[in-house]
Amino acid sequence: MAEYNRVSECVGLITLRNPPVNALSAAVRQGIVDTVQRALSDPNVKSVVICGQNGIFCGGADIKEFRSNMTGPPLIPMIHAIESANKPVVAAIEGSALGGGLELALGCHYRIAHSKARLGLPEVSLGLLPAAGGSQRLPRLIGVPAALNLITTGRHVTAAEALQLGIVDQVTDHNTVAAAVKFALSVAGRSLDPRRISTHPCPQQPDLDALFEEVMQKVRQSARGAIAPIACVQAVRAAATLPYAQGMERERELMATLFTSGQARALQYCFFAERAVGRWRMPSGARWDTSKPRPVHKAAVIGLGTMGRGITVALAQTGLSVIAVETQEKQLMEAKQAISGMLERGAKGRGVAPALDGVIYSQNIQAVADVDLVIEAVFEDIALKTKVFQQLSAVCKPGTLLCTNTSALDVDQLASETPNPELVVGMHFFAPAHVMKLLEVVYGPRSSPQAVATAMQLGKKMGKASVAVGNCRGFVGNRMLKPYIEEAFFLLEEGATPELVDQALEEFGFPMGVFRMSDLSGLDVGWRVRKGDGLVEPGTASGRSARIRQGRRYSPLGDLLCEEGRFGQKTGRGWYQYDKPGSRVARFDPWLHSFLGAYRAQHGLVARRIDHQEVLERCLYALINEGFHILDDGIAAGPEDIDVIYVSGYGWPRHRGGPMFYANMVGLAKVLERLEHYQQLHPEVPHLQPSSLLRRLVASGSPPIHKWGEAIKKLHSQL
Ligand SMILES: CCCCCCCCCCCCC/C=C/C(=O)SCCNC(=O)CCNC(=O)[C@H](O)C(C)(C)COP(=O)(O)OP(=O)(O)OC[C@H]1O[C@@H](n2cnc3c(N)ncnc32)[C@H](O)[C@@H]1OP(=O)(O)O
Repeated sequence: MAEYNRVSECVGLITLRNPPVNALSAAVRQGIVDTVQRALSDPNVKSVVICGQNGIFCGGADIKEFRSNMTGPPLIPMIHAIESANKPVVAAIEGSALGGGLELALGCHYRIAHSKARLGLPEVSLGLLPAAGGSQRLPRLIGVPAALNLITTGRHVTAAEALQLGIVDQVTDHNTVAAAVKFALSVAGRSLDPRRISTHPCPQQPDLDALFEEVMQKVRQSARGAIAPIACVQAVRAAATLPYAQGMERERELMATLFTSGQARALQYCFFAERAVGRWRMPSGARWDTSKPRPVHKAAVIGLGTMGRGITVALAQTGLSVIAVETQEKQLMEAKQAISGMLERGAKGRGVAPALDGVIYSQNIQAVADVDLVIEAVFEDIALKTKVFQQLSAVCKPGTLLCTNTSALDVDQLASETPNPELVVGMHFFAPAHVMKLLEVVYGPRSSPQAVATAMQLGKKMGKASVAVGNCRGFVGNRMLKPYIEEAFFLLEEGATPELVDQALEEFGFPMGVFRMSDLSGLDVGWRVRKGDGLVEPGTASGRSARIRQGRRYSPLGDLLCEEGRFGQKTGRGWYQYDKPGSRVARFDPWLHSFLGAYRAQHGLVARRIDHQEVLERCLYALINEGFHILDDGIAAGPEDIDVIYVSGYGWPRHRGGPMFYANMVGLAKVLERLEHYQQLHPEVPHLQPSSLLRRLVASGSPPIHKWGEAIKKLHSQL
């Protein structure tokens, strides 16, 4: 897995061979150990170059090996042997040098990178730290502040930034290996002492304590309970304050804690889950690898409200030409200005030219006649959307894919109103659409695999975590959110406060608890939906019967707040109060607390003490339970789909892996037992009734999450 050749007579060229990313598997490590030894013992070899095959240096340690007993030569002595070699070793970096890949390069005496290469120590995003000496060498090479930034965020830097920071010695636009070989020849015979990073002291840094205190505080705040970023700071502190050998010892100790942690398992699960959702499959048997997407060169967006504007920006930023349609002239002008502003800001951030010319604005739907794909983003009204779809069917060239950005309406119903239902899919974006990572691609029974493949590919092009899901009320994300929000309302009725519920959820790792989130997105959104469902009853009826609607427990608390004009941040009042409409800082509101007291008195409810554990169990297990229903119904193909949706679109803390992974970690039997417990206490709440899939999985011995797919198939075939 590492090939050895002698080139230019006296350069030993070592090529890592482990597709697709030349990860440092046991075989690759063994290959490096053997070939380095061979090069060093060959008297004809004056210097050595290490590169990777297929235009990528190395994607780091093999993450798949972390969950098994690791065999083969360990990384640290392997890198140390390279650093202490008596012949210069040059890393030729193309593509990526990440994690252990960059640590290997830092062990080399020189680093030459291609201008398109990207480098980084992303271990923190896998719940780890750069524990092959990276946390000790990088600060010695580029200084403590820059190393802290790279190691605690895991961000990848371009070759140009790497050169500026001093991580690489040279950047080339040409053949990197050839440049590295030439360079290796030029430095043969030079003293290597100054090039051995581990022997350097860290560059002097004034006020080291204050710097670490400040960074630690920042990291704690943004980590939301994740432990790896904190360990990363501690490791860099060891580099800055201890001799190398002791620093390495500290790096090892910190890694030992992280390596076996649940958080590392969760984060590594997320890494693979994000890739697994790209291998989508539909209940019909259609799959990602047998369905060819159509090429999309030109797209259109219909309706330029908040969502339509964001979608236009996201499409234009991928380099597509976009026709943006809005029938009202004033709104079209406003949208044009807003979209141009978003494109300019986005381009500035990425250091590229804004794609302003990529968008053509029109008031006339006829303008979309020759596009390959349309995304409709008009107001959430089935009659209006149906009309737009009928117009589009008449206007567009044959084969144009028609996508709806609905978050709640029935994609099948819309499809049935068009002559070609196989060309219709949902593309459920999240606001702001050009920023949020998540995209639910919603297929109905008649959507063609090609339509799904095209929408999935477009989502990927836009940089979205795209997940294919079946059509049902709320799709996956919002369907699971409903019981979560309802439980939070019930907890308020029983004695909790918005502050208590939010604190429990934020300590769990959500960026915002359910009530702060609801204030941000607007209480009127859910009110409108509940009204549409016939659940909202005006008046002051009291007692238990007033809180049973359509045969199940119902809390009118949200409706009552809306009746008071409290729509959240936008009105300056909601579950909290704000300094003025539009302000973001949520403050305790005495009005709300006396309102809750009066409400409980009116309904004969006696407030009891509710603790964080109950908040978490009732809100999260109700949500998870709905996830099991979704799997049982075949709406999501596997737990990874649900988890990616929750981590990338709903603020579920990544270091907890997603709701289904969390259930797996807690133990399915425990989740079942707690749901049964709460269901007995609240028999009128159907979403606490454990899903039959959860019961069946527990009965079949609670298989680990990677075996659920198999278990579900087996359980379904037994039905
Ligand atoms: C008891 C206590 C003991 C304690 C001590 C134990 C010590 C043991 C450890 C020693 C120290 C280790 C220190 C080093 C750690 C690391 O290096 S961790 C890994 C760090 N690297 C990364 O995080 C990079 C991850 N990969 C990427 O970011 C991207 O894949 C890429 C390299 C930028 C390429 O992107 P792209 O071209 O878009 O391809 P992808 O689709 O993402 O990937 C293609 C397939 O490759 C798989 N893959 C990628 N990287 C790895 C990897 N590092 N290991 C294994 N597999 C990898 C990826 O999953 C894709 O495959 P599929 O999932 O099958 O699609």
